[in-house]
Amino acid sequence: MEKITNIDILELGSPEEKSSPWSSTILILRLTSSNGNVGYGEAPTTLMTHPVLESMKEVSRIFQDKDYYNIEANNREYYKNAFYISKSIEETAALSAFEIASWDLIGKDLGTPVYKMLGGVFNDKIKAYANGWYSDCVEPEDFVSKAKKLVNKGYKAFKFDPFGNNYDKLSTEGLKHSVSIVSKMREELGDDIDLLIECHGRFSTKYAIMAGEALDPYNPLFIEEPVHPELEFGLYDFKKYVNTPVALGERLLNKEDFARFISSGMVDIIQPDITNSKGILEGKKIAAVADAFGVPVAFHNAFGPVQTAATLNVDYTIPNFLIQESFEESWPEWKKSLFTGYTIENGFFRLSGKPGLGIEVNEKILNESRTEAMEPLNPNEPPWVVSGTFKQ
Ligand SMILES: O=C(O)C(=O)C[C@H](O)[C@H](O)CO
Ligand SMILES: [Mg+2]
Repeated sequence: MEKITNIDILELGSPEEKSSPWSSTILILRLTSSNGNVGYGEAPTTLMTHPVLESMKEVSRIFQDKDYYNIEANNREYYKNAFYISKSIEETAALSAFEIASWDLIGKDLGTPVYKMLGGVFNDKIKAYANGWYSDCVEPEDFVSKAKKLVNKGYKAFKFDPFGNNYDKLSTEGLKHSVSIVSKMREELGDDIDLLIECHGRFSTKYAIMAGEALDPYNPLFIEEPVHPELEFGLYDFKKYVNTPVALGERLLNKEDFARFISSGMVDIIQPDITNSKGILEGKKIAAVADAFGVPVAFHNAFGPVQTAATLNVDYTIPNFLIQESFEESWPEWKKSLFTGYTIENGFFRLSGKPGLGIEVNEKILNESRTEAMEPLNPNEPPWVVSGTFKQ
């Protein structure tokens, strides 16, 4: 039996760099096996880097010396001890990192990529959509000029939040301005480019409906988190008035959460986050629940390269794959050079096919990027926006 002999929790980042605050730090987990192999996992941040890091220390107490092949048993062991995990994203995020790193170790032991252990290749060209590309964009022309640069690099889908600093409510001016941005994007980029509208769960229901109705004519691929996450019933009203498919899921923590939203018809496209919802195998199960209802999957992916690699390994294997989020174009240099192993070319992801997650770490960059800082808290904009956009 192989077991986990060494556990390293590494906080990386450059909080001083101008990147979207929530992704200015990442948490990398490094597990070392009794046979000397090393597996990597990742846990998300967003103004919770240190709480997640502390939760990872708790998970270490369960996983130390465990047989990492026992994915289900090890996850259940932590679940049984973590009394609040069903409502605690810090705990699910911490556990996700260990589950992902376990799969990396198993693949490296067996000399096979993770996706080959999850059902093999169903999709080997993974269509990406760009997010994070619109920092400092306020006027329609700002969005169009930045998007056109990525169209020239082959991207065919763009997610963006056109709502400035509107929150809870949407002013008449705010509605007009967001429509001007989306209409300009549609006019300038044409009908073959997918526009994905991000609301960041910022609206109360009535205002979300106003936004959704006004943007329907521009045929978005989906509208994401239109209402505050607690306003689940508001989604029923929203869907009565808005045709654009509703997407959500980055803040759901397990397959049961997704089963509730899907079976009640509150969502049209799900966006689970492998690092928020207990890892790779749970991600595969969540996709299966969605598949049972004909609901497509567009995994949320807003943090670092280990998350991207883990997510791609699930994307490869699911029949109901829709599209994959990518922040790679807006990453700071340290994050881009941290790992190699997957490519994103001409708007499509492709894995290396190497064992485990298929990535190799640049130890030099890893060591140079160590930090103990918390993400910056900017009094002028919340940490979840793309920097420089929370303006009117
Ligand atoms: O990528 C997305 O869909 C986002 O909503 C970006 C968020 O700011 C990020 O996920 C916050 O953790
Ligand atoms: Mg989002």
